[in-house]
Amino acid sequence: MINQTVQTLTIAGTDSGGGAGVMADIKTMQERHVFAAAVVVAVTAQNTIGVQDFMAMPKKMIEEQFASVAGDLKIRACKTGMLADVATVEAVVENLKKYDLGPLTVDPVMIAKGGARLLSEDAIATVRNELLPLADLLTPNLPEAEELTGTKIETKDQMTTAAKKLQELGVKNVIIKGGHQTSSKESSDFVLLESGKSFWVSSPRIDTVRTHGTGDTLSSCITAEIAKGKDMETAIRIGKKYVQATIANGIEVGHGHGPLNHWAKISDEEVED
Ligand SMILES: Nc1ncnc2c1ncn2[C@@H]1O[C@H](COP(=O)(O)OP(=O)(O)OP(=O)(O)O)[C@@H](O)[C@H]1O
Ligand SMILES: Cc1ncc(CO)c(N)n1
Repeated sequence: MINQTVQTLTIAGTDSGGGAGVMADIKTMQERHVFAAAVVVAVTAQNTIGVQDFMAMPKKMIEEQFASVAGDLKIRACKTGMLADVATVEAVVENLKKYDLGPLTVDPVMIAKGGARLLSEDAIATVRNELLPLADLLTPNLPEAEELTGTKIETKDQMTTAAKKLQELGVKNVIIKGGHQTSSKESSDFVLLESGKSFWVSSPRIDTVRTHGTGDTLSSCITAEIAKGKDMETAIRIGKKYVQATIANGIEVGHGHGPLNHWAKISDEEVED
């Protein structure tokens, strides 16, 4: 009876300030009642004010963490976050191909809220060409979708066109997050599923600076729900509802872009079209 508990994995960078990256992922997965494991591919010296420094893990250490996790746990779904540079993306791709870690969510983290680069510019092509074809779900924000498609995205129509372009790059399902569209009263994300079905998930935009780790929280909540066996659409709807609750029920930590309230509760039954 080993490995019966639903287990998930985050492959990402740490945030010493506790609000984003591996820390946000684990808090989210824990709150969504799945077991969370972590392959740490980078360490950041970071807080709510910004990213002061970061260092990518050596390839050998990344490989060893994957081997340790895969050699013992039964991972039902996994996600990637900050991947730092070309060598790190390549190491992650190699290991994702080597082990069965369940459906993969790729959060193509590029730039932190304070402006620090978390993925080197030359690694964007590696993500696009090598990682995206492995993804069951891709969760870019607007600037990330722009980088990956090479197009400007300012309107809702441009979001739908970009989602199609991203699917053409090999990802099965896409959610383009509209969190950066600050002029809009709603925070609306566009979803394009493998089946061709598309829809918007929207919630009232909350006027707050406490939005550190929103993307990590959304993608790790969706990953947790997929691990539990939820279909992609339901998992995405729960993710959107959870991230909204974590922003709406703010906590007071730090002096800058504060972290979310991962204790926030939602009722899964309320998730509907
Ligand atoms: N102020 C806000 N009010 C309500 N929802 C928001 C707000 N900001 C972001 N969201 C939602 O949070 C989720 C993450 O979107 P966002 O575009 O902020 O991701 P991100 O830039 O990758 O985040 P981060 O880099 O901080 O992890 C989306 O569902 C988005 O609609
Ligand atoms: C380590 C890390 N991953 C992701 C993000 C983006 O939220 C961040 N700020 N830091």
